[in-house]
Amino acid sequence: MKFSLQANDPLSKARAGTVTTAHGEIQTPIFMPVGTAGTVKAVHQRELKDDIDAKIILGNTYHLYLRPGLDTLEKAGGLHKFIGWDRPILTDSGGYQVYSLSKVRKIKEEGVTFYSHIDGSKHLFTPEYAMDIQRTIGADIIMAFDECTPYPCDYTYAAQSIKMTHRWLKRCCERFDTTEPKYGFDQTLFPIVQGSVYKDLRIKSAEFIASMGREGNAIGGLSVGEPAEEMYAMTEVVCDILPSEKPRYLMGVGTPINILENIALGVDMFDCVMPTRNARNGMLFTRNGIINIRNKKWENDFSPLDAESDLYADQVTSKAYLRHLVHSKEMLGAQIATLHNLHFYLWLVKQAREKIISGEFYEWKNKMVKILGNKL
Ligand SMILES: CNc1nc2c(CC[C@H]3O[C@@H](OC)[C@H](O)[C@@H]3O)c3nc(N)[nH]c(=O)c3cc2[nH]1
Repeated sequence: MKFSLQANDPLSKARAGTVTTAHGEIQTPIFMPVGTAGTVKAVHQRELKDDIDAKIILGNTYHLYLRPGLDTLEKAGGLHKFIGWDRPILTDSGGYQVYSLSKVRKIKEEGVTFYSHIDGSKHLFTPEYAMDIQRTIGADIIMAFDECTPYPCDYTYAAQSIKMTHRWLKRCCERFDTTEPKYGFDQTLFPIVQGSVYKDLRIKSAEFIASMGREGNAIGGLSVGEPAEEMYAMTEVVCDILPSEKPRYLMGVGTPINILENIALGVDMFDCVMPTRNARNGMLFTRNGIINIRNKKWENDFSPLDAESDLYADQVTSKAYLRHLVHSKEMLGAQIATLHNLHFYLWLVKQAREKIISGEFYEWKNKMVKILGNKL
């Protein structure tokens, strides 16, 4: 994987770059639709490519390992082939899901024992196994097996947690650097900075992660319930330490406002379930603010979702019709709302990139941040 920089914003730490992977180029800042179990829910791969030009999507080790399982994925020739997606894929290591999804789990030095949320079967994820699994899935960018420090937690717990994450990272690097890709194209391992909301621990973790000299770096342990100001403060501390010549990926972030504020702090890559998950509940993100399409006010509003949008669904779907679909829990409602939100997120980061290149990002960001939170 390679990363090149095209522009730095003069009034912030925002930058425009290009990540080059075996499955194609990604212009940054970028938003990565979450396709946890090998599908971006309610959206077809063709729409991702042709309608919203998504450059990279996410898969998740925990989910894919449990279903469809490693045997099927290997026999398919990896996740790209299995789902019919020939652009880049990033997989998270499963560390987060083991905490958020599985019922009972035990965390030991060796790894994490957990019980599947699907059939209760018992499993052990070690740093080594998380690498082997991601080799079998075959994503272009894979994540280290870490402990996403829960929030809130006391200083002692956070300090112990980063030590474990750092020891596990060494084991991930050792395993990754002594195994080969399974499907003939290169994969890249990103380490993950932790440290909860404690500045000194964030500095310590960021310095350790930077010292590993990997091709890209991730910021974890945020967007876990902490106030936005804490998220920004920790992101700023970490971005000032992570090398500028490597891409920075802030995991699980966030709202449109979170994304713009973190781009200004030097973050290049984002993923979040909000545009997909909230779409299914009728929450639409637009360039003028947020629409709750279930609200009665849209009942007889026959204007298009977004007349200025280049997305076909935005032009031909009225607010009234989408309200009807979402209210009736029609599948088409989820499809249109999800496609709209993902198109908006990708439009937003593309606009940010263009403003960074033209040197207008700072003004534009401050204007947008005032609008994007409006309840329409
Ligand atoms: C929502 N906030 C948030 N998500 C986070 C994720 C999961 C993202 C992954 O989880 C799934 O979305 C919930 C998708 O598959 C995505 O790739 C994290 N994963 C790891 N390994 N370490 C972290 O510190 C971490 C922090 C997060 N904060």
